[in-house]
Amino acid sequence: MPARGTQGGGFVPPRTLVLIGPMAVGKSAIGQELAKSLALEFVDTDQKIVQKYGSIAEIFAGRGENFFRRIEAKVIADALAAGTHRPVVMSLGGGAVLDAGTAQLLADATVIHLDADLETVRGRILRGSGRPLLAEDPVERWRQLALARGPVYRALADVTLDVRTGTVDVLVRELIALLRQS
Ligand SMILES: Nc1ncnc2c1ncn2[C@@H]1O[C@H](COP(=O)(O)OP(=O)(O)O)[C@@H](O)[C@H]1O
Ligand SMILES: O=C(O)C1=C[C@@H](OP(=O)(O)O)[C@@H](O)[C@H](O)C1
Ligand SMILES: [Mg+2]
Repeated sequence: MPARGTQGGGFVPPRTLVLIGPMAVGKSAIGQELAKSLALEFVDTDQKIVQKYGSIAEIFAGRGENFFRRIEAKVIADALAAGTHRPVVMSLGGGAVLDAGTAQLLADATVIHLDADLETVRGRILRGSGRPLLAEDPVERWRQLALARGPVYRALADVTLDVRTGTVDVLVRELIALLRQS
């Protein structure tokens, strides 16, 4: 096993790498490992929100989804601005790209779309995950949201990674190979 930070083989991305895609496809898990492999800082924007405001379920219940979307857009804008001088790896929440301002800011980043299907995520979302939008009928909700948001993910993507099969480590290696070619 290579030492941490050496698996990228010296690859230095020219721009911040931003992972997008539906809920539970692995944005947070793959983003974290990608950052380690490339020895870059990792920012999970949902984690930043939770650190400041409490759990996402509590925010949705107490302040509503619109409030969550506002702070989400602000956290992402701040993190992208901080990454201007030195690229970072950022994992967004699945609905973040629906914000027009966020979508516009992503033009300055390399956007990685993690593409999966219902079978990939079924077990993960049925286990229950604290995602308020999947609180009721998670499989059907996931299917509807993934379908509705698919065109937005595809339009923003610079690179698409099929995450239907493979461990996180294997997918990170595949992704670095794709990024080198892009
Ligand atoms: N390729 C994978 N193989 C196995 N488990 C995975 C894989 N990618 C993600 N997971 C697991 O699935 C769950 C959801 O992943 P997560 O990274 O939180 O998704 P997202 O951030 O896209 O919602 C986590 O428990 C994570 O460890
Ligand atoms: O798709 C969405 O609207 C959401 C996705 C979640 O993040 P993950 O995609 O990391 O699960 C989280 O931001 C919130 O529950 C809303
Ligand atoms: Mg996540």
